[in-house]
Parts: sequence; structure tokens; C-alpha cells
Amino acid sequence: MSIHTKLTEPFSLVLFGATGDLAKRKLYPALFSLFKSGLLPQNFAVIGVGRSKRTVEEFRTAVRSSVDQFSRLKVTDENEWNQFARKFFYVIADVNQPGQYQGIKTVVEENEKDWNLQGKGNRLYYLAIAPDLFGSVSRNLRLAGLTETSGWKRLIIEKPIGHDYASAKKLNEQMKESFTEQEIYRIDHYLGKEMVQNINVIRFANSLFEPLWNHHYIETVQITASETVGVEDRANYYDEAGALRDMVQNHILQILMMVCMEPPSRLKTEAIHDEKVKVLRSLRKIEESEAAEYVVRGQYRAGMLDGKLVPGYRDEKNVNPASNTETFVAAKLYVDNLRWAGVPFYIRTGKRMPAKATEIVIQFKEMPKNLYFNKNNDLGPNLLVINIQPVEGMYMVLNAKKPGSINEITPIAMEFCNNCDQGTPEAYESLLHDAVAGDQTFFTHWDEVSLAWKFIDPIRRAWDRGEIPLEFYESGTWGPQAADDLLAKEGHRWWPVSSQRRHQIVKANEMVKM
Ligand SMILES: NC(=O)C1=CN([C@@H]2O[C@H](COP(=O)(O)OP(=O)(O)OC[C@H]3O[C@@H](n4cnc5c(N)ncnc54)[C@H](OP(=O)(O)O)[C@@H]3O)[C@@H](O)[C@H]2O)C=CC1
Ligand SMILES: O=C1O[C@H](COP(=O)(O)O)[C@@H](O)[C@H](O)[C@H]1O
Repeated sequence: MSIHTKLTEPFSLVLFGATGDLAKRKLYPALFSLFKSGLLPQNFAVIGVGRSKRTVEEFRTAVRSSVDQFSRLKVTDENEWNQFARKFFYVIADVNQPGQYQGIKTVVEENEKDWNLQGKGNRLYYLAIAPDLFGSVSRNLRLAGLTETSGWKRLIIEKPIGHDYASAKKLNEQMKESFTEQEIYRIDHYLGKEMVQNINVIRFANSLFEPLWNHHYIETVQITASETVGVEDRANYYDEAGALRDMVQNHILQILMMVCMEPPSRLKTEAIHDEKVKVLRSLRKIEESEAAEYVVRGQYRAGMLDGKLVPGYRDEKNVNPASNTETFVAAKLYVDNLRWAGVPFYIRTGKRMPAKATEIVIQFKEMPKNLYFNKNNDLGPNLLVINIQPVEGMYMVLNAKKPGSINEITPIAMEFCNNCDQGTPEAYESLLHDAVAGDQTFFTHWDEVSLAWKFIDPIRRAWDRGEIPLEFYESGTWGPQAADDLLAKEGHRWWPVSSQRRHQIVKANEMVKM
């Protein structure tokens, strides 16, 4: 649903994890931006839950400081702020204690009474807490009667959903005891990003691209999600998870599905999910014995980034000094269906790389080189680059005549920037909006989660057996040499990321000649 659609139905948002990092950095700012944009209904309430002792006033003050610090849209008027702040409540509760849900119920019911909606309020339960608590919260919500309403009830959960297929399945079964699949909203925040949502439009609304979007015309597809940050203060989670579970199982595979899916029969949630799931079903399985051939894992060492020396992963706070956790993954994937037969999809993601960039490069097949225009061996392939972040947009690299020459070729670029002139909604704004609106299109279905784990698990097992080397890369570089070799074997190479070159016509010469 368009984020510009005003939400009109009253609702209660019960936010577990109200004192946590996600709430502070993403959720309160997103709620405020939605409010400030006039998209929230007159009647809504946010009931924060945590064990930390806070008065309602203290909680509202904490929400204010998170909005001031992180919100896309800023508070410009104290009346506006007071109207927003009045919607926030706080309940001290340990989610493992069923008896402590009564306090939550009281606040929810009081608000619903004020809105003349006794017994029929709409309720959104957001679990911004560790996944091992999801089962217990779902059960306790039901035991406390909080799932009994003739309005709608929905459960939003965050990743990671388990650490492998078996644990994800168990979690899912626990949640299913209280919520149906249609009521469970699994967040993959990449699906809330503007340009990820734009992939379908770029593909299916342009007769320029749609006929070419297959193995007849596309040589390779590259998906890069690079970060400059290291593990930061999340080592307790990350050292267990690693990049394969943290980024590939969810965000990267979601992007892959969007790039590869067939046109849906209708622009409806079910039809889109069906097509995405078919991509995962066609994804060539990588057996444990093949992991070394298809996947590279790396870990950052100390190095220079932005002119500063940064420590190696094993020296980071709370990381096991002998850790073999991967902070980088590169892989060669194949989608074995008629559209994509033989096209390699190269993916890479890593921390402590030279730039923050999420990009998709569609590399088209080259023109026959023996024809007219390749005298100087300077005829490069056409590229379509979809910039997901930080710059949102796309550009195409084409070939044209060098001005003044006879038949000399020069690469040229055509660029579109989505967020250069004005900001676009943050992923969490869009996702919160859709969850309240009841639109599951950009949330992940259980089939997607389960198939993604089934794809990842054998690779993980191969690594856990320790038979495949962990490659090291210096911080501030594009990963280990093995990641370049993976492509070189197929006669390909990574295209340099371009999104650092903000608001600048792309230097296609550099792109093509590097
Ligand atoms: N932070 C991020 O950017 C991202 C986070 N996520 C996911 O979001 C979830 C939350 O992450 P994050 O905010 O970083 O985690 P934090 O550790 O910062 O916060 C955890 C929250 O859980 C609450 N909590 C923990 N145990 C209990 C309990 N027994 N009863 C009640 N409340 C409890 C804490 O409140 P209190 O201490 O007051 O009890 C706190 O509010 C996780 O699933 C994470 O994987 C996903 C993507 C990005
Ligand atoms: O889910 C996660 O994503 C972030 C990267 O998100 P982005 O929106 O900044 O690209 C990553 O840093 C984190 O490790 C992972 O858990």
C-alpha cells in the first residue's frame, strides 16, 4: 500500500523492547515521521513494555530524545510534540511472567474504552526483543486474553528468525499457537527500502527492460551489500550468527527474489509471494561438499578505514579471540529455471569495507566484438545499476561515439537519483505503515524464511566442520582475494560500487575500464 495513504482505523501498538536499541534508533523516529506526515489516525496508542523502571513521563522524554536524534522529520512545534507524546504509555513487565501482562491489558483496554471500541480494538504486537522470547510472548499474550478482540490483531517480529531451519520452524510453531500466518508480519527491513520496492516497477513497468530480463541478454547479476562499520556492540549476537545468517539468509536473498521473480498474476500480496517463493525453489542447492566451490567466507583484520586504524574482528569487544565467524561472504548462485539458466548471480556482503553501498548491477551480454566498433578494445558491456543505498536511484552505462572521433567508442551514463533532492521515507516508516494497514506484501512469508534457511544450512554445516578455509581481509578493502578469484574463474569481475559518488553523473569510463 502506498505510504501516502492515511491510516484511519484506531489501533494500539504494544511494543515489547521499548527500552532497546531498535526502538530508539528506528521505531520511535519512524512513528514520529508518520505522525508528522499526517498518516496516523486520530486515535492510536503506543504501549511500551520493558523490565526497566520508567515512569510514563520518563518514557515520553526518552522517546523525545530518540526522535530528536534519529528522526527524518524533526519536531518543529511543541504542540505537535505534545499531541504525539500523549499517545505513549509505559508498562513495566517481564515478558516471561504471564501475570505481568495484566498491566498491559489494562492500558490497552482503557484506550479502547476511550475510543468506544471495547472488545473490538485493533492490536499490533511488536516484538523488538530477542527471538528466543517470541514463543513465550505469543503464548502469554494469548493466556492473558490479549489476543481476544473482534478487531484485528497482528504480530510483528524482527530477525533473526532462528539460527537454522529447525530452530526457525520451532519458533514459527510456537507463534502459530496464538497467531495465524496472515497475522504474522516478519520484518526484513530491506523490503521497506524504497529502491527494493522499486525493483518490480523498474522491471515490469518498462518495456525497455522487461524483454531483456533473462539469460538471452543478461551475462551476470551482482548484488553487493557492503558496510564500513564493524561488529560494533553486537558481538554477543553477531559472533554466533555471522554474515551468512545475518545478511545473506534474509536481505540478500530477498533482493535476489525481487530481481528474479516472474511477473505476478496480479499486484496482490499472495501473487507476489508465490512468485518470490518459486525463485527460492529454483535456487540451485549448494551441497556441503560444494560449498568451497561456490562460497567464500572472510573475516576482517585490522586496517585503515577513513584514515583511521580500526581493530581486527578478533580484537573487538566481546568477540572470541579465536573466533572463526565470517564477517564477509561472497557467493556464486544459480537460479535454475528457464529465465535464468546459466546466469551467475554473484553476491557479496561484508563489514569494514571501504564504502557503505547496497547495489545491484545487471550486466548485459556484450555486442559481438569482431564488429565495427571495437578497434581499440574499448567496447564495454551495458550495465543497469540499481542503487539501493545510500544514494537511491539507478543508472545505465551505454556506449556512444567519442565526440569528434569517427568510430571511437566511449561509455556514457544516464542517471536517475531518487533521494538527491528530497528525502524518502525510511524503511521502518513504510513497514510500520503497511503493518497497520494490513498489507503483508513487503513482509516475509514463512515459506520464504524456511526455504532460505534450507538453502543456507548446508553451507553453514560445511563451514562448521572447519574443512573450508576462513579467508582474511584487511579492513578497508573489498574482501579476500578468493572473492575476486570466484568471479575470475568464470571470466567475470566485481564492478566497483558507484553509490559513493553522490549526485554526480557516473564516471562510466571508470566503471567500464576498471
Ligand atoms: N538494533 C537493531 O538495529 C536491530 C535489531 N533487530 C532485532 O530487534 C530485536 C531487538 O533488538 P535491540 O533493540 O537491538 O535489542 P536491545 O538489547 O537493545 O533491547 C532488548 C529489549 O528487550 C527488552 N527485554 C529483554 N528481556 C526482556 C524481558 N524478559 N521482559 C521484557 N523485556 C525484555 C529490553 O528491555 P529491558 O531491559 O527494559 O527489560 C530491551 O528493551 C532483536 O530481535 C534484534 O535481533 C533487527 C535488526 C536491527
Ligand atoms: O539486519 C542487519 O542490517 C544491517 C545493515 O542494514 P542497513 O539498512 O544499514 O544496510 C547490518 O549492519 C546488521 O548487521 C544486520 O543485522
